[in-house]
Amino acid sequence: MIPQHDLTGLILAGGQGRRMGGVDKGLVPFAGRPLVAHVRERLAGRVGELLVNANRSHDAYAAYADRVIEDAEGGYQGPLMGIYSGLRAAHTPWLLVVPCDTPALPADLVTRLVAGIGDADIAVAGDGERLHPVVALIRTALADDLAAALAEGERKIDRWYARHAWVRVDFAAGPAAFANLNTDDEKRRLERALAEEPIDR
Ligand SMILES: Nc1nc2c(ncn2[C@@H]2O[C@H](COP(=O)(O)OP(=O)(O)OP(=O)(O)O)[C@@H](O)[C@H]2O)c(=O)[nH]1
Repeated sequence: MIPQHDLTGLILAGGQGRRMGGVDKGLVPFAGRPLVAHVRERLAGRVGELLVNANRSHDAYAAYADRVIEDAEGGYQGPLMGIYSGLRAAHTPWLLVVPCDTPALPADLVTRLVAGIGDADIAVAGDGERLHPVVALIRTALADDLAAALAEGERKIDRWYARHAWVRVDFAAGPAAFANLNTDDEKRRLERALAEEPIDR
């Protein structure tokens, strides 16, 4: 079992938020609080250190993190670059990655990923149907391997996972728990749905 002090949490908030008009998605208010605050709640107290990966608004994100880290290489190269930056920045053997735009993540997220990793190097969350590559527990010793993959031009998260011993961990909470918000419309719809049926904190 991976103890809490061997685990670093990483909230990916380094995107451009183009489908929301270029806003910093993690700071967009959702049900009265920034999206990043909801996601943070799933990790706080369950990891040794909590990192937010952001490429702007560092001061605002600092309120939600022990440390804010930038992408190791600029130019908005995608979430795999954010994951790499987290693997490099972490001082622990394990990194647990989540995106900033999934406010309804399962309450047992950390526990179940840790319980499900077994002898693998990567555990990826599934909702019973789809896999969610941006929700994963990853061994930080893979940082050099990911550096090499990025240098070769790899940018697809699941293709990089497939090179390693990885397992899928399905969550009973189902697809709604992994709903990620890309547009204002999606945000409003999920706010309404959660107001009618609150999630278990
Ligand atoms: N570090 C880092 N994270 C990224 C990058 N692009 C996307 N992400 C993160 O990956 C996750 C999923 O990305 P998207 O849903 O496409 O978010 P986005 O890029 O902000 O939004 P769009 O511009 O509308 O695609 C989010 O948590 C983003 O913050 C990037 O270039 N660097």
